[in-house]
Amino acid sequence: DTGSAAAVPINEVDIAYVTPVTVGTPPQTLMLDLDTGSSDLWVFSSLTPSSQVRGQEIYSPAKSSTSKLLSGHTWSIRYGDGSGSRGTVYTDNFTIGGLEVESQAVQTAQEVSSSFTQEQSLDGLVGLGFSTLNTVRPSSQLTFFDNARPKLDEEVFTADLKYHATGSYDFGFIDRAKYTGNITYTPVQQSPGYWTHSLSGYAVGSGAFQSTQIQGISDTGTTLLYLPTAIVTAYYRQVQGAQNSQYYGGYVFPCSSTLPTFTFGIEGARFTIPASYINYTRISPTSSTCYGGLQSSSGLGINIFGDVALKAAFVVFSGTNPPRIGFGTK
Ligand SMILES: Cc1nn(C)c(C)c1CC(=O)Nc1ccccn1
Repeated sequence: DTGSAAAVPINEVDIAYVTPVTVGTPPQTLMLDLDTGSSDLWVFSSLTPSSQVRGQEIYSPAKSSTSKLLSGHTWSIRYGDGSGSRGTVYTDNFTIGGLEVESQAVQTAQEVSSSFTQEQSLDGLVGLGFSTLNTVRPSSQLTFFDNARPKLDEEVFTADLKYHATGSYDFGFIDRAKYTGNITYTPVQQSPGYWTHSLSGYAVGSGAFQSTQIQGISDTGTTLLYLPTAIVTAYYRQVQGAQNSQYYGGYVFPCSSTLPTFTFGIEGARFTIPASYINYTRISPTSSTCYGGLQSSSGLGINIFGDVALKAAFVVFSGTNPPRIGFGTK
């Protein structure tokens, strides 16, 4: 089997992408954020206090003839940006892009943090990290990908995220129409459960490529690209008026500044992020100061290859043994 679904940016700066999924019988449609940086599938639900729901679609297990309470099981997740949620667990039929998993663990939120409440177009997350990261207790649950694996034509899923446009996620096949040339693969270290791999180096604008191993996680659920301070300062040194603002919590610059491109390496291949992707957003609607899509990872404890980087490539997440990740030019 295979599946294919849209990845729709939820606002005009691609802060996150959501994908239509269906849960239960009859199908309830929700828009969920497919997140390779976590492994919990959780949804706004009929158990979420109405004070914490602001426009999101909710999953009501009581309205599904195929829902089953996973008795005595709970979950609680905290993301690196401080957001989080917790609740109880049902199993139910779950479909993405025509690919169905019966009795998928669907984690129903009983509490969500304010940043999720404020994101009205995001009804929850589908964790596509390794199932070892799942927070359901006393027994941890499998991700949609791990449940779907046995029925997939090929043990892969792919991400084709786009700048200010709708892209796609495919399951079980690699669509040759979505990239040119070959996919370049690199090994994944699946501990502690992220899609952890290395970049082979980087270049700022037309500068010389710096060959240096940079380990991090490819994370579709994180908006920006977080790299070591030395690389980030070298980048913003090329930007007139750029500064690392304590106030805004990162590098800002005049929106009128000319930004260089940023190139990253995967083994011998090179992928260039256009300057427009790094001119991320105005710090407020009327401001002429802009916030960068490339920020320092110091303080995160990990480098994160988020959407700003991933949308510059066609990315293959391969669940083979050993797992690997591939990047193709698009
Ligand atoms: C580790 C980390 N530190 N900081 C500043 C960020 C943004 C992260 C990554 C992160 O939190 N990603 C996330 C958030 C919510 C849902 C899914 N993924």
